[in-house]
Amino acid sequence: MHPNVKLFSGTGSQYLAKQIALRFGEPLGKINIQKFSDGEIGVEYVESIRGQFVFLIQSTFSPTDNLMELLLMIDAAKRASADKVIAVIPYYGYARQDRKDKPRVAIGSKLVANMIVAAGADRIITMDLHAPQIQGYFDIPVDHLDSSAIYIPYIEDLDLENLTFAAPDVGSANRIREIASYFEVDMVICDKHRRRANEIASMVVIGDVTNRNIVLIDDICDTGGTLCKSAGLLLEKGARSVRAFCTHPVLSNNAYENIQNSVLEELVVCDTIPIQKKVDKIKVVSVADLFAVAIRNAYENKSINSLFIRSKMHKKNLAN
Ligand SMILES: Nc1ncnc2c1ncn2[C@@H]1O[C@H](COP(=O)(O)O)[C@@H](O)[C@H]1O
Ligand SMILES: O=P(O)(O)OC[C@H]1O[C@H](OP(=O)(O)OP(=O)(O)O)[C@H](O)[C@@H]1O
Ligand SMILES: [Mg+2]
Ligand SMILES: [Mg+2]
Repeated sequence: MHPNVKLFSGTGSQYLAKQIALRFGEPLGKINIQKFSDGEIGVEYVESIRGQFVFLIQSTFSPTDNLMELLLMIDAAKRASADKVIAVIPYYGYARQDRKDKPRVAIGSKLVANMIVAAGADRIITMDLHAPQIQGYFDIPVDHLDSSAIYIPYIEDLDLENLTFAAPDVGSANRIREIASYFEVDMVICDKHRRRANEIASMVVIGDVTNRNIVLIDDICDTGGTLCKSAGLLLEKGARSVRAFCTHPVLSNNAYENIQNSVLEELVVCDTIPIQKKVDKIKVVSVADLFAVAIRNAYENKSINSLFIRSKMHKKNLAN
């Protein structure tokens, strides 16, 4: 059905990759990925990929073996004469090291981009990078997908009165601006300050939340500290309810318990990283359709503009 296209999955993204392949309409290609006795990784394509468009699906969450696997898969594909190698990275790890915010630190996200390009990738397809400017760390095309296309219908179905969007930190302020404008509702921002990694030194709410049903939007939920703290604060300031939509469920340490015991009504996350535990408050929505379309459009050399909220806004304006 798609001549010259092969999809392969790394071990970190197998479930999602199967769903993407199903929607794309091609089975996953065969690849052997093995761990040697000393912990090093080896990859080997079990079928020919000569002259093919090869899509390699792998989120690069911790452990770094996931990244190493992806690098080896790219290198092996190049050496096996693939025509184009496209790294499909639903969650791009190391993104929070996005700038030199103190002396003598690395810019990890630039380093990782250098490694992926040096390995031989021709294009990247990813979603909700921690900072959109990370696209510029790659000197190859980046299709940067936006998960709002997935959770907008979910929020529409909730049909909340007094709906207000909230950014749990300044990094999410731009994320919520377009969504609030799509729903034609207000937005508020929490100003979060960190002195040390994984700790929140202070947070204040900017804007009125009295009697509002709040939807928090964030890119990553790691320890859950940012979402739990902002939800508590918003309720304290008079919000009626608080729920959260967050793309990447990193969910380290006691995050599952923190979310379950928080004041959040629910946390809706995407399947860019596999969930480790089932808890009532955490719901998962799939990005598989969106990635399948992005892969098809990359292969057919078509625009991915229709996948974005601005395209939904355009349609809505035409309807009015
Ligand atoms: N993977 C990480 N987990 C926690 N904290 C991280 C990680 N990578 C980098 N960091 C820290 O985040 C700050 C930047 O935080 P901002 O709120 O964006 O200023 C950086 O200094 C790292 O220490
Ligand atoms: O679940 P947690 O452990 O709290 O971590 C997740 C939060 O950390 C990151 O923000 P960051 O602190 O980098 O701020 P920024 O978005 O303003 O850059 C990320 O965007 C989340 O908001
Ligand atoms: Mg940050
Ligand atoms: Mg943030």
